[in-house]
Amino acid sequence: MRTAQHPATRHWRHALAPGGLPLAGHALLMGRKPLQFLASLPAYGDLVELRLGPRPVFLPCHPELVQQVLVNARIYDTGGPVKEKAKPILGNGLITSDWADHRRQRRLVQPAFQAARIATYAEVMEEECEAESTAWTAGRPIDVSHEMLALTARVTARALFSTDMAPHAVAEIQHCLPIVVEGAYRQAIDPTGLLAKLPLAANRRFDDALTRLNQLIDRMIDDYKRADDGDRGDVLSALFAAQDDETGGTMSDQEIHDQVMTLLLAGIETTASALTWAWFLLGRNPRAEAALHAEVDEVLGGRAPRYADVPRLAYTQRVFSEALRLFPPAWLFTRTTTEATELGGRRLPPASDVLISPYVMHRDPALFPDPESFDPDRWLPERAKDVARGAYLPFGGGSRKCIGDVFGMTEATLALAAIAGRWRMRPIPRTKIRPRPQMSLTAGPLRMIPEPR
Ligand code: HEM
Repeated sequence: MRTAQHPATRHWRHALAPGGLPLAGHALLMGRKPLQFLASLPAYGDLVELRLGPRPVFLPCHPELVQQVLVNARIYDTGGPVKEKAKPILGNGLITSDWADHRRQRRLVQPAFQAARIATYAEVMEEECEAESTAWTAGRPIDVSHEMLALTARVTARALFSTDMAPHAVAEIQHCLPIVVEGAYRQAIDPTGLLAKLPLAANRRFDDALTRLNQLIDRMIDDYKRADDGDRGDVLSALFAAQDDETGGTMSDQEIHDQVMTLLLAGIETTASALTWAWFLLGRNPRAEAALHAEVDEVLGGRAPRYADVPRLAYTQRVFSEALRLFPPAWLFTRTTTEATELGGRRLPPASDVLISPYVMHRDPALFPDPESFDPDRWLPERAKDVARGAYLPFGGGSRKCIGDVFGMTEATLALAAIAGRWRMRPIPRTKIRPRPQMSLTAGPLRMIPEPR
């Protein structure tokens, strides 16, 4: 395992990724097999340079360098072509804002994710997890991906908007979100920027779904303002109530709109993908599945899980943490340098793109022994303490760390416990799924058979 050493005295290994082509660089490898390609790179160096077309981009493969990038958010800001393409969709919210404005925005949005509010959102999670786990028919195959996405869409929509318009919002979000997520990814990886402008059916579907989501958010904002009934306990109320401690400022309707769109895009598919992977992994690991069933039976004794049970569902949480390690939904994100700087002894000019890949770090054998194996107990406190800072980053790190981490962990723990309390999820023999590195690292359709326990 890698040991800590002062960064200034360390001899960092730099490398150019192998396999580059004269004009395209590594763009084809990244396009075809990004996971395999990226995961092969730590073997070459602590900081690996690759070329996407003529552009050099840098991939830190050592946890200390990853940590350095994440905690220096002023120098390693969000930026680059991916951010520019995300702006027409997300506006200027937490994900797209630059460093200075991000700090103000984070102060304003953070109160919506305080522990007391999570406890309120958890009531929605309890209800929806119970509804999900009672809706299936014994022996009838389900598409786990579809079910988990429907569940997290319902939870997030109701946590955001707790009005009687929520069922309508849920239906709209379920319909529009997958189309928007898919289209946003297609645009993000299109190096020409022309794809979005072509008169394709897929583009029309995307534009229509994005317009509908925008209209839905506007209606929810209008409804909240018209009703004027104070704190409803939902995220929207918290955003309207938020006041900046430093400046006394509040958010405009447009800013609230952009934050809501950001939360919808960041919070639903991520949690659903990781839950789907968790069921897939449990289906292939009977010992872990048995340990999950044993914990759920002991803690819940046959009843539905409640928020207060979450701390005692420790194995359930470890299962989810391990699914996040093997299949981190945010498998790749980017930063762009705002000024000339040095990373691992290498000079980076201003506007250099840096890739951060939780997938690469999580599968490095130098950081996680036997990295391909599903071993929830590697997250037992006495073993987890050996994991280096910057090695495990399913929620990112530094000032841009996921604002919904506790929300997502709570939701996933309740979902796993509610379902595992009732069902054994039987894999269908010879079902093969491959991770699809898109906006999230999704599993695609995953058919499993719920059997009563
Ligand atoms: C298991 C589920 C989730 C995973 C794996 C995940 C992962 C991440 C990661 C890696 C980042 C940092 C990206 C970066 O540094 O560029 C992030 C940011 C963010 N996430 Fe999550 N997320 C999850 C669930 C959620 C949920 C449930 C919500 C909201 C309800 C949410 C909202 C956000 C927002 C708003 C940001 C931007 C934060 C900022 O820049 O201040 N996420 N997420």
